Amino acid sequence: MITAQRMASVDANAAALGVPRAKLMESAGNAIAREIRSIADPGSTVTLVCGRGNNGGDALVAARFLSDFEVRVRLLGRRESVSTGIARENWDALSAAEIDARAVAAPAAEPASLDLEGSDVIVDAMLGTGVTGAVREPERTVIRRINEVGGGRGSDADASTSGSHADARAPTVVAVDVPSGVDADTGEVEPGPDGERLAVEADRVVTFHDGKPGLATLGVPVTVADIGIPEAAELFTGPGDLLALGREPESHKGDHGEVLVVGGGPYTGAPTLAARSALRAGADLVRVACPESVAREVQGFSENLIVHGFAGETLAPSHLDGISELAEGRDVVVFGPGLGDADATLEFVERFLGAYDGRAVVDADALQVVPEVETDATLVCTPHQGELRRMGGPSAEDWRERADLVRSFAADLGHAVLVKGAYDVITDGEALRVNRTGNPGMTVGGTGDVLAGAVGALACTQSPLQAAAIGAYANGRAGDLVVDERGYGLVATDLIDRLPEALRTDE
Ligand SMILES: NC(=O)C1=CN([C@@H]2O[C@H](COP(=O)(O)OP(=O)(O)OC[C@H]3O[C@@H](n4cnc5c(N)ncnc54)[C@H](O)[C@@H]3O)[C@@H](O)[C@H]2O)[C@@H](O)CC1
Ligand SMILES: [K+]
Repeated sequence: MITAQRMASVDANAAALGVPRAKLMESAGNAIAREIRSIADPGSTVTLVCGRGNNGGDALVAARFLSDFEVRVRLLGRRESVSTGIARENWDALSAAEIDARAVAAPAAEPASLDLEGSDVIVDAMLGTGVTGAVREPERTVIRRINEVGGGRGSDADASTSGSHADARAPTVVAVDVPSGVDADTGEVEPGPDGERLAVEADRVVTFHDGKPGLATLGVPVTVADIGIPEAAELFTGPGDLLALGREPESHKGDHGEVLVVGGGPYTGAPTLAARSALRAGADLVRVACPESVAREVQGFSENLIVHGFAGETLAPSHLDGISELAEGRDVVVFGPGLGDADATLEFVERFLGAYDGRAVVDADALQVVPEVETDATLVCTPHQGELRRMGGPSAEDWRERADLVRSFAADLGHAVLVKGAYDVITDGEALRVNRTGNPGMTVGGTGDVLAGAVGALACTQSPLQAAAIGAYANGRAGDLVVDERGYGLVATDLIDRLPEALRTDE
């Protein structure tokens, strides 16, 4: 199963791997034609009702694969309103090939011009995963029309299978990707201004690449067609993953999350790197809880941080209440940078995690505590391979082998894990992602703290898996940007400065 948003990311990753959308559309159109051949004989009349986006585009391609059928293509709106280049190209190819393709400028005013009557098959290619909000005109009127002519799904069940006999009373309605008006993720239909819930009552659905959660509830046959998206587009992180970060234009301070970094002690730079990285990766407010001994130094690094010093040189159980209280009001805690592994500190970590029930990124010395602690917290562990072994985790040279072993380790552990390496392995125990960005220059100290801070900021708005995958991708991409520009010799702070650029989508 795949959500519409994840599909958009995978689609963009496929394009980045060299499989452009136009090729995916060609395969989708081919799959629609195959579906029609499976239910109707050549010579049957197929009317393809096309919207102005790529859902419509798929059917414009299908029309080219049905030359031995009576094909009628009806576009809702004028050619100029077709919203993507690849759909427009396919429209123009039909016109040039003199296939019966008509742009119906005002379909709501003249539904008869859609020539739905007499069809053996009606293809619903108006709205797919790009639908936003309740269906608007002219699609509302056309949906009513299709449901009338199509006899509605429930009314004449055998019509959906008898599409192949010329005497079929009602045409078979085949929906492209998802019936127009249905939300691909939930299967719900948003009510219009008049309260009416309008969606195409399809007899069958042809969807692409993977099932959509919202189709399972429709109770009609769903064909999942492979359209040539390489598995790598889902397994490897890519620019498409950044689409999940789409920032709502009207968002305001606090929407993108508040992070608390709990760290410092023997090391002072680590909590600062993590905190500054969280800011650069989009957190609105970042606080640092650290031993008094380093508080001034941490504050000195950046006036944008709110630093809380706790008595002494290292964090200890006596600080538990104060730091738990601080954590209460935050979205994510980044736990561990520079904490050190004094007994009192590890005792503090164990008791904090045991009582904490929010989201936390756990890094560095705090990691070794995780396998023993019972917690209701949602953790993202970010070990390198040595720290993974110390957690009792697997070790394998080949990244594919490591990926499988880490996935089951994470499933047993009950938390998401990001194992850093030339290929970072990211998993929540079920899904698996691999990040290939980054370079050998990044073995310099502090890059792990930058990664932990970035994952912390992202975990304010993303799932643990997505936060870890996007964090690994952006951290490595930042490192690649620095090396491209200045060669090796990068230091961790170089990464922080390049995070905003590494997180930007040019989509
Ligand atoms: N993502 C992928 O990997 C692939 C997607 N493909 C197709 O692309 C489709 C998504 O295409 P798009 O993103 O262009 O979006 P759609 O084609 O699903 O819909 C967008 C169009 O519908 C209009 N629209 C949106 N909401 C509306 C509403 N409430 N009422 C009336 N009109 C509305 C928009 O103005 C736009 O013209 C998928 O459903 C699938 O059919 C395929 O080409 C295969 C590959
Ligand atoms: K559709």
